[in-house]
Amino acid sequence: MTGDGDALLEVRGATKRYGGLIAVNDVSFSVQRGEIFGIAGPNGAGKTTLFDVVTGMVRATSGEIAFEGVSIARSSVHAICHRGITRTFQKPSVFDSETVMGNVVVGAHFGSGKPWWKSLARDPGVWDRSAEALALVGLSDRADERSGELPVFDKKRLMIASALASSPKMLFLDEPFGGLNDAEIDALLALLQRINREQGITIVLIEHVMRALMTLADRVLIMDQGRTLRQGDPHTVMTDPEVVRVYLGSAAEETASTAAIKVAREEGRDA
Ligand SMILES: Nc1ncnc2c1ncn2[C@@H]1O[C@H](COP(=O)(O)OP(=O)(O)OP(=O)(O)O)[C@@H](O)[C@H]1O
Repeated sequence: MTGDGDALLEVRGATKRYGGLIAVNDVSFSVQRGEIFGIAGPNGAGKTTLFDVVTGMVRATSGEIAFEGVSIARSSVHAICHRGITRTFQKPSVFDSETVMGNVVVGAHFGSGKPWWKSLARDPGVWDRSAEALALVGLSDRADERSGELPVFDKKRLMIASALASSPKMLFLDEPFGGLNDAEIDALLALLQRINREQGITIVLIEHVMRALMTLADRVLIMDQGRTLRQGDPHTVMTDPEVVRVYLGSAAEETASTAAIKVAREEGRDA
């Protein structure tokens, strides 16, 4: 595939049809190693379907997807995970009856690329990676608790720990900030920045929480009705009149500019 030679992930003309509906329509983007890439857009725009296509959960109707220069468009979820792409889901999805540590061990095993009896019995790395991932997200002291009893924020952190335990190069996060309060949003912002900067993990996230998107993303892609509406620098894109009209609505225009101004102030520059 021709295109951006330095890209970790390159998606060209990704299209997913469900019967007559085109959920993802000719979407192209690339993500550089070490980048945080945000995806936003109104409900039903095709964001999660785009995640499903890239992570191998559904097969693209057409288009090309390359990770580290190798086509993954027809690879299985397992194969894509073993190459280094892991994801979390919009709804906190953990094995409720399993312990917190048990959930992370499943993630670590999934990323090991070995049969479960080999990775669990003979690979001490599985346990080490699980403990490290739990420590990173701040859940070490809850390792023996039943996952189903965790509050939403802890379930979300657990999903991230499970994903990290597979030693990904690239993490796909589907609305990680949804349903969190302000303090939890701050804590998750700090955690994702650490994962990106200290662990060197490239992040792609779908996000509706504007403050989180504007703080984290190096670049954003805005989708509408399956298509790319705009793509580029978050401050420019999120204050684009067409994006405001289609996605944010006039009531939210102020919120977007306020968030842009706040982030710009924190960074010591003009919005
Ligand atoms: N398995 C499926 N079968 C048929 N249609 C589907 C399927 N999955 C998604 N769609 C449709 O594809 C379109 C895009 O859905 P998708 O969930 O990707 O949007 P989204 O941008 O993630 O929305 P939200 O922000 O609400 O999560 C919607 O019209 C949806 O109903």
